[in-house]
Amino acid sequence: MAATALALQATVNDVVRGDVTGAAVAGAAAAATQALSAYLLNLDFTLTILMVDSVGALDMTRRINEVILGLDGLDHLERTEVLDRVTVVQTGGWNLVYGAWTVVDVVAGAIRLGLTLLLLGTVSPWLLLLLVFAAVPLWLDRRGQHAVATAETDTAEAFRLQRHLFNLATEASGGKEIRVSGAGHAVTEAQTRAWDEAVRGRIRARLRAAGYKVVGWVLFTAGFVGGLALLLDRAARGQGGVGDVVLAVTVAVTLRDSIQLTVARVSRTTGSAGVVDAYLWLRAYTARQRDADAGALPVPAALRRGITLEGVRFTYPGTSRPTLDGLDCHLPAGSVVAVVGEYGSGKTSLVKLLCKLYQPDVGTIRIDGADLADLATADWHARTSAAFQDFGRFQIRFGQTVGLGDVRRLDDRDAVLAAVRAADAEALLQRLPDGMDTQLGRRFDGVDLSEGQWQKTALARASMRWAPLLFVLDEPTASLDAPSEHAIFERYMARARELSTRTGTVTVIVSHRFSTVTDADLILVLHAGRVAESGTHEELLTAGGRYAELYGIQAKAYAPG
Ligand SMILES: Nc1ncnc2c1ncn2[C@@H]1O[C@H](COP(=O)(O)OP(=O)(O)OP(=O)(O)O)[C@@H](O)[C@H]1O
Repeated sequence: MAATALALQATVNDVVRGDVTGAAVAGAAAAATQALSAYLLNLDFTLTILMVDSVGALDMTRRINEVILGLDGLDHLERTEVLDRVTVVQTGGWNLVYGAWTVVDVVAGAIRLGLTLLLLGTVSPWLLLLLVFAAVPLWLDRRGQHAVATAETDTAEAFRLQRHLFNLATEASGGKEIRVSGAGHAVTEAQTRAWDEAVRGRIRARLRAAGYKVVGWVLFTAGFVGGLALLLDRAARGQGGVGDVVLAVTVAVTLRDSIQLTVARVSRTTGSAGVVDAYLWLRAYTARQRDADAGALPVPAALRRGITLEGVRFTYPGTSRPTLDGLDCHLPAGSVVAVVGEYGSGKTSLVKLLCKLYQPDVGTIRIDGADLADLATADWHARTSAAFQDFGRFQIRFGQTVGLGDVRRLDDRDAVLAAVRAADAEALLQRLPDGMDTQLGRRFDGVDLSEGQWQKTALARASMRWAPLLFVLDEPTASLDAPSEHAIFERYMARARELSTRTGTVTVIVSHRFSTVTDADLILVLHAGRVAESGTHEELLTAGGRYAELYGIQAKAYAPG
């Protein structure tokens, strides 16, 4: 830009002097520098896109996933302060890199601006005042961008709700029920409301930012017009050559462009700063978690006494009523413990606490006397196996979806086969066209499984660990038929006995069906978040309390004829 302006000045001065050759050479130089500048701009653009794709999409996306997965428990993912940041960084991999690259662009822009001002100063120092007029739009634009970033964080929740409702209506799993129940219209309305709420806040902030921008540019234009008047006045009074006027006008016009470019780049950097902030916040948050784990006690190699819960109270993040309240019980090492109770009595919450996916608000969970809160979470997870009611459907190869239960043995075919056997899933494996290598899930052109078959894969996954200290089965047969249920319970009782002699494993089975847990060593009957009764099947029947009553009702309901 500077070279073009100087070449144009020389061209005009040569024309005025009548030096045709000089004017032609200077004109050609002006054209060449202009072309070079356009080419470099294009190259900059291409390089930016290439880098954003390779670094942003591949590397940063992986890092963001690692940060989110680095959060050990589930409670973080239910806290809005964490979720809001996760929403911001989720698709922000490219933005982070783009932001970093724009910093380089901003520096280049600043150099360009410095040169521009130097050239203007050579014509008249008064023209340097244009810099003040140019700084105003920069400052106002920053304010606008800040308002936009705040609005984006404030409306992140409404935005998430809108996305959730959209997925609910468009994905096959939720779509079925919505179509049959005719709730499509209501879901669309709710989605529109959420969308309106999210967008209204953002639009308001963007309008405000646009207003700031307009004010900034009007002020700059006023300054520019003043500068032009000054130049024309000087030329009229014979204080400068025509070449000077051409140089100053060219430079002043590009000053507007180069400031506009710098403002745009600075705003882009500020926009990315929101993503960078959220990413760094999440990194610091996970690092704090890890630090807390660093001084943790080791997890015992085997259980001798068992797991004891003392006065445990637990409230889900974002709710006010405790789900578990005053829960006391002892799960002896090597035992099979059944947890029964009505819907919502807190059975799943109890096992989630045992798996250290959440921490109690009050009270202690002791593992052979040591507070579970003092044990390293990752180490405790490494010694825990669990199949949950809302099991994952990992649409990868069958062998991998099972092997994930113990990542170190992911490719150990014998271990995977043993887990498949433990979950009574051999028949399923035999039916798969490519055996262990069968791709699961229709979305990836693979085999789709029935609900019961998915549950068996989840059970097999939970059976991968060789020596867990805690083995949790939360409604392991909810999607299975009666013969499969019976076969599975027999296998799991045998497995529990085997694990019990190996590492004193505590096996916890959550079940609605009382008849399936009669052989358990201990049955805990949960009611409203606490243990209402406990004992063996016979003891509880003899006691004639809640268990006996519910068992009687179920036995009658399932009795033939
Ligand atoms: N993530 C969560 N956030 C807030 N509340 C929750 C959450 N999960 C469960 N709850 C609430 O905690 C209570 C106990 O739920 P929990 O799933 O532990 O019961 P449950 O006995 O396992 O029920 P079910 O037999 O239906 O599986 C319920 O009132 C439920 O609404």
